[in-house]
Amino acid sequence: MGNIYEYAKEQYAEVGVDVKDALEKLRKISLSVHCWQGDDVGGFETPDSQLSGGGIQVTGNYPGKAGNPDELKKDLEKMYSLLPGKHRLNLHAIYGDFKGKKVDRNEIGPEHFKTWSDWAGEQGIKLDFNGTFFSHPMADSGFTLSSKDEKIREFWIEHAKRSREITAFFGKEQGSPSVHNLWIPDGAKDQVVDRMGHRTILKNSLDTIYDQKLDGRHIRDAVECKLFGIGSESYVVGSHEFYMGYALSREKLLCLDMGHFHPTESIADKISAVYQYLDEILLHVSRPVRWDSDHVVTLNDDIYALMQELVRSGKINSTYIGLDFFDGTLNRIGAWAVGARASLKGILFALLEPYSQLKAYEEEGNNFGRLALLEEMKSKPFGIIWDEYCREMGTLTDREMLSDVLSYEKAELAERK
Ligand SMILES: C[C@H](O)[C@H](O)[C@@H](O)C(=O)CO
Ligand SMILES: [Mn+2]
Repeated sequence: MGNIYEYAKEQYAEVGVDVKDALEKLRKISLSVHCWQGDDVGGFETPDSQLSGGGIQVTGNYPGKAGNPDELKKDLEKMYSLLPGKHRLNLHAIYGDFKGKKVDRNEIGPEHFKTWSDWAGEQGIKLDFNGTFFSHPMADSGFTLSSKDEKIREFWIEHAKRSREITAFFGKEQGSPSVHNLWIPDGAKDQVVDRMGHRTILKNSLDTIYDQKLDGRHIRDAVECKLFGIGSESYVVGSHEFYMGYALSREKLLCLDMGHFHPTESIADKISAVYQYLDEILLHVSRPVRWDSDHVVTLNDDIYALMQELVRSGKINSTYIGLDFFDGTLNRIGAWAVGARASLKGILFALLEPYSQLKAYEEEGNNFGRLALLEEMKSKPFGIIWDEYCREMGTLTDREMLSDVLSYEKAELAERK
């Protein structure tokens, strides 16, 4: 390997790129890996909890999904062992350790997440959190925080407040901020005439939630917009304009999910726009296929563009990079590993770009030089650098990972009902 790696490094050095420096930068980047790929967004409120309601959907029934916190932790440990670097965990409120008791969403507290926090401390993993505003009878009308029914609204406001308290608890325990992301499914299949009414109610509900001041050393608040969902095709209350305005006026993080815009719209181009006004943002790295389908992330053009934009803009370190995909049709640990590794590869590819040279060509008006160098970079020996990085970080190469995941399936997942 030594010689091939040396050759690869020289290939990059020839265009002014220092591979060691790029790997050093990559080592410091943590993805916030979502827990919900492990069980198709079911959660542990009841033994048979399943994702339901509008705005979000999962397909597939591949055997071996995690059915309780212990199984999920085991799968997470396996998945983290396949990722080079140290990464965070993003939990949802439905994943509490409820110990077989019925705990409704307006009753959850840090006590239900203590075993997660202890486990994360042992593993050296930092936690992020999300309130869960779906898969619940109180969300059946299609409206939660923007509902005109005061009882429904109050229920979800209480849930959000408690979710933020759990987030702050994580932040305190881990000694650095935990990100609380808020996504609600609110919207409607068909035309809504009082669009203004629901948005005004949502704004007021959010203001009530964030009125509760929590220590900024422990929590960061993010709000996630969406264009449309299955079952909310005609109207989504928390649209891009709504949350962009909210984040700007209330100093919140804006969460940009790759699947939450028009299919031809890329969030890569939004980075340099929103960073003119915001200090930090949250991303949900996903792969929409024709709709917000949350396919497993692969190293496709959208990922190249997004990561290039983060690196080129100098904002890679102020951006919380969360993952958000869930596919129940394949080995779930493999899905996690492929998606997270593809995201890291995208970042590495961007870090290996001769940006100053490209920028110089651009400023000189040498558009041919810019185009030719961008094309040249696509066939540099990137895979050799990636493999070496995996080895240096004590994990497996892509080739080795495949059989390792299948062995875990045989040894562990096949035993599950
Ligand atoms: C489970 C997540 O909270 C959810 O995917 C949300 O982030 C989203 O993107 C809904 O479409
Ligand atoms: Mn999302």
